[in-house]
Amino acid sequence: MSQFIKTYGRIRPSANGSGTSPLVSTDKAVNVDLDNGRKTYELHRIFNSAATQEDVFACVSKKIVEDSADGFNGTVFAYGQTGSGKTHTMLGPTNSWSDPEHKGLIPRSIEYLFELLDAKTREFQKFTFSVNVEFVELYNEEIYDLLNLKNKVQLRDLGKEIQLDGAKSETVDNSLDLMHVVQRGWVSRSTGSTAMNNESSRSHALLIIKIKTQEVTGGLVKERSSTLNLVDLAGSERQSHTKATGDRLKEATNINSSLTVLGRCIRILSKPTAGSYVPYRDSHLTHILKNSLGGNSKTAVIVNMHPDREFLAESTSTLNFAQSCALIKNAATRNEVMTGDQENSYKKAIQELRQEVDETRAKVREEFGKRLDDSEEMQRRLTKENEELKAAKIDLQSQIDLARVKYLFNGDAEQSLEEHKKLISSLSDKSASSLYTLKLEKEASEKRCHQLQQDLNELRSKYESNLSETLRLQTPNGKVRQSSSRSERRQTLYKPSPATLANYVEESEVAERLDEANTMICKLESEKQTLQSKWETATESFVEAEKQIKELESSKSVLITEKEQLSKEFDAVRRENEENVEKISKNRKDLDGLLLKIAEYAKEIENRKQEKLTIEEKHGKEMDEITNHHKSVKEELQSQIRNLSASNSNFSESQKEANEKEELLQQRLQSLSEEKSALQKELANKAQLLADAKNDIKECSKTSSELHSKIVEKSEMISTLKKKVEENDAELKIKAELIVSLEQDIAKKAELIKQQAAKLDENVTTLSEQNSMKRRIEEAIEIEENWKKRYAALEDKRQTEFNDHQRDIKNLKLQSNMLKEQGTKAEKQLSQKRQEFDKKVEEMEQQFAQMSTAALKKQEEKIRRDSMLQYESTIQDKQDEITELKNLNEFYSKQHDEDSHAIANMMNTRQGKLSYVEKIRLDKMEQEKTIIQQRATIDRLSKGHREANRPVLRSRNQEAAPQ
Ligand SMILES: Nc1ncnc2c1ncn2[C@@H]1O[C@H](COP(=O)(O)OP(=O)(O)OP(=O)(O)O)[C@@H](O)[C@H]1O
Repeated sequence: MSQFIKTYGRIRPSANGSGTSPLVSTDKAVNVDLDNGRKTYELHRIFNSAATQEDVFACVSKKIVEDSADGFNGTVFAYGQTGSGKTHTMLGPTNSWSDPEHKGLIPRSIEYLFELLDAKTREFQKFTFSVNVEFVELYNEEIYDLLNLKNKVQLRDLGKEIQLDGAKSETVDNSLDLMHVVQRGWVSRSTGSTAMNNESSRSHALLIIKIKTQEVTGGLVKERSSTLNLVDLAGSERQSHTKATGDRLKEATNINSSLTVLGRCIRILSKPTAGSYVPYRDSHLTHILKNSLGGNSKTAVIVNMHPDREFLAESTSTLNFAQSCALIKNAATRNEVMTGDQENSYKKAIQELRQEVDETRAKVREEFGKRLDDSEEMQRRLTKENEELKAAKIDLQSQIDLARVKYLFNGDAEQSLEEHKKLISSLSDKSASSLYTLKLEKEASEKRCHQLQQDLNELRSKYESNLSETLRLQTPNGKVRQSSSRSERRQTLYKPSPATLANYVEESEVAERLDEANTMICKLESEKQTLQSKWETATESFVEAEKQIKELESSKSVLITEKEQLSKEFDAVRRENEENVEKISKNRKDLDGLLLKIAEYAKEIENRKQEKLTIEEKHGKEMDEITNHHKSVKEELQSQIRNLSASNSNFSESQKEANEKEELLQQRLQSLSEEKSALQKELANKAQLLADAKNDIKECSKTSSELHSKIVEKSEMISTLKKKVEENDAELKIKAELIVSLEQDIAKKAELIKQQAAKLDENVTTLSEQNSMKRRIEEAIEIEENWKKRYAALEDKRQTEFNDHQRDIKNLKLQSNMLKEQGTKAEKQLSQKRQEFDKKVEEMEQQFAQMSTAALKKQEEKIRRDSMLQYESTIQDKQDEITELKNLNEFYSKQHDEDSHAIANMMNTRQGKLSYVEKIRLDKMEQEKTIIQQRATIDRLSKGHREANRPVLRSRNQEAAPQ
């Protein structure tokens, strides 16, 4: 992790206490009043003169120490002009290193470091640490081992770490030891007076603390190592300010040269550029602090300043240095090495921790049980005591009562009472005396304690005074250095005067005693601390357990209340549900009743309607009957009147009869009118009845209308419901239809898909067929191509063969011509020879004419016959040959025709082609055979011809030889 170097400023109290300071500081900035205006320097924190040592430590060093205990390298160095308070800051004022208030950053860091390491040892079961310390000074560009001045120290750069070869490394296991080492080393440090500071540090002092820790968790071993550098630099002032001369001037030059290199390195580091070289090796100081400046370290720089105007230039330069430092980035990483099987070790660690937790729990439980038992026991005891006391009280009371009675009734009562009083007073005296002794004992122990504390304080002060005395004695002639050379100074430093030896012995004894006391105290303190911590952890776990129990109980009670609430709610819901069920069933019943009523009403209405209809029908019928009757009566009367009028003519005659009839008629009319009135009455009654019925009907219709409206309502409801149902049905229908249509669609699509699939299949098959066709075609084309090629090749072959044949034929023709020529030649020759022969014969005849003519004639005859025969056979042979050649020629021309024919048919069948090829092959073979035969014949012929000519010549020669 990279981080900038932390820079802090500290302004010491004014040396002369006069005038206003040109440095005005806030928490994080110093405002400097320069001649040419004001300049503000911002740092991480500014400590003014009022800042305490603890403030400085807490802010500057605490975190670095914590990190160094955790495996990070750390460096704190103080920079500033002489007398500005570097040593005051780093170590504290002289003889105040153990002063809780005034001790500086180094003692505080050391104490805190061991506090942390001890705490870790307590915290972790398997945590060990080792601390080694080296203390060197850089003086005049030489490295001196402050722990053993005889050692020759060489600087070795190991890359990651700078080693001081030859420097004594002391192992320490507590802060006191380490402080002793520091004290021892500090005594050796070169101090000299300057004009400005009586104890001016003329060298750079480097306290190098090397920390190694090992933590075993399960099977995992975590090893960390770190270096904590605490550096008190020499004064950075200009030489003119120091008024130095001689050795002091040389010192100052060397101090300045190393600080100049430091400044140069810091300037380069603060403005890093690609490939920029940092001259660490130019001085030992920067070489040793290589890691602290831009390397693997957490570094803090504290710059000390004078507030006075006379040091303004130095203060400004110091602040410039601080600002450059603030720009340097360090990359600090934890120096840690882990070994062991990590997974298993983690598991083991978890298991161990669990076990630890279980054990602690068990312990806490046991403790708790014990305490509970104790408290119960105590309670029992106290109750028992209480009861006993009560009994004693009762007893005493009874005794007193008895005494009173005795006093009243007996003369010795007074004596007895006196005895009792004595007894009581003796008892109270006893208890008072025991209380008094306890008090005395307590006071004595307190006094003893006080005394011990006083003794301890005395011892401590004595030790400190002795130590300071020793330091004073070890530095010859106090702090003023007399010897001019450094080696002389060192020699004098380690040669105590005989006068001080006694003091040494005493001091060593006191120191031993003090050491013993300290170790004892430490031991006791550590024991106390461990016990305290154990007690605290146990109490904490107990409290934790109690807390957990309380939490569990509270959560349990919460859960119980929740459960109760839930059960209540559940009951309420159940009740509500039951009520709802009841309501629903009631509503259902009501609805059923209403439906029944509606049905009844509907039935009634139907009945009423029916009744109304029947009544109306009945009335209609009756009315019809009445009107019919009235009509018929009227008609009868009218017919009677007509009859009467018709018989009016006969009226006189039958006056009487008429009168009688009239009387009868009147009677009848009367009866009829009576009947009519009765009928009218009845009609009125019927009308009344009808009206009543109508009223009834009206009422009925009213109720019916009400019912009707209700029915209408219900029916409306039903209709709306029906509508809804219908709508739903319709919707369902639509949906069903939709589904059906969709299904149909799907089916169609499936069909389509099937068809398409089929088509596709077909296509695929056609495609495959086409493909196969194509393949076949391609194959066919390929075959055709091949055939064509082969045909072409064959054609070529044939052509070449044909050409060959032609050539052969030509050759044969030529041969035959030649043979012909030869034949003609031979004929010519023959004729010539014949002529020659004839000539010779003539000559011979002439010759033999001279010889015996008979013998010669015979011989001649014989020769002639033989030659003739030979000649004829040769002629025959030649003629045969010629015919044979002719035949061959014919055959070849025929063959040529056949060939052309075959070529024309060549593409028809493969067989044909093959057969043709075969045929050609065979023909070729035949031809070859024939050619061979012909050649043989020609050879034979030419041989024969040669043979035929040879005996004639030989015989002629033989015949000529005897001559
Ligand atoms: N903050 C402070 N409060 C009180 N006194 C201080 C403070 N700072 C420095 N002093 C005093 O000033 C004097 C010089 O201080 P110190 O020796 O620490 O200076 P220095 O920077 O270490 O000088 P040198 O470089 O010469 O060693 C000492 O007496 C010291 O007690």
